[in-house]
Amino acid sequence: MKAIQDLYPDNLAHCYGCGKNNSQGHQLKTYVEGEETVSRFTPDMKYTAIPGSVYGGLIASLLDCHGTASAAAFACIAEKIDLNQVDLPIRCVTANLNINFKALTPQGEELVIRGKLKAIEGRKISVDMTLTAKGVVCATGEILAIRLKE
Ligand SMILES: CCCCCCCCCC(=O)SCCNC(=O)CCNC(=O)[C@H](O)C(C)(C)COP(=O)(O)OP(=O)(O)OC[C@H]1O[C@@H](n2cnc3c(N)ncnc32)[C@H](O)[C@@H]1OP(=O)(O)O
Repeated sequence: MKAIQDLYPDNLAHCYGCGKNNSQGHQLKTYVEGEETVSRFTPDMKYTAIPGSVYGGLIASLLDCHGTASAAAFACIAEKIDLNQVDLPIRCVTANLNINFKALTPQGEELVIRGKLKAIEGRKISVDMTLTAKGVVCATGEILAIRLKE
């Protein structure tokens, strides 16, 4: 299956965090795995906070884009929309993002971000997220994504 972000139409694929058409961005890729969503990302050394640890703003960016992609995917699944179709028909933006930084995130490691659907209430989609490095939870987050009107 393709990454969720690779299903965004070309004219909506310039997001700094995840747009496939933004050559200077992070180009985060998120996949559906069972009942969860998963992204993997290894930060460049320039994203340094305390030496040896990853800058929190980057972590927020990863959770932001993981969350909106997950929200769109969970909404599609709830409506039995095929995620293999060329363009994703549901678009979500972030209304609220809460992050708890639990531990310093080590540099030089692959970060794994997982999302679980919390709730869908009308156009509001809430997703719980964790970010781990070497199996250690370094951050947790909750996003409220809003489905854009047609
Ligand atoms: C598009 C596809 C490509 C996606 C690219 C990846 C995106 C990557 C993630 C991002 O960085 S997105 C950029 C950051 N986000 C924004 O710039 C969003 C700015 N805010 C808006 O555009 C609007 O406020 C928004 C679309 C979120 C909502 O406006 P609407 O007029 O469509 O909805 P409305 O205000 O009627 O709210 C709908 C529901 O959401 C609730 N809501 C809206 N904003 C909220 C908020 N901030 N906190 C809590 N609830 C909120 C609101 O109370 C209401 O609840 P109820 O349905 O129960 O009445």
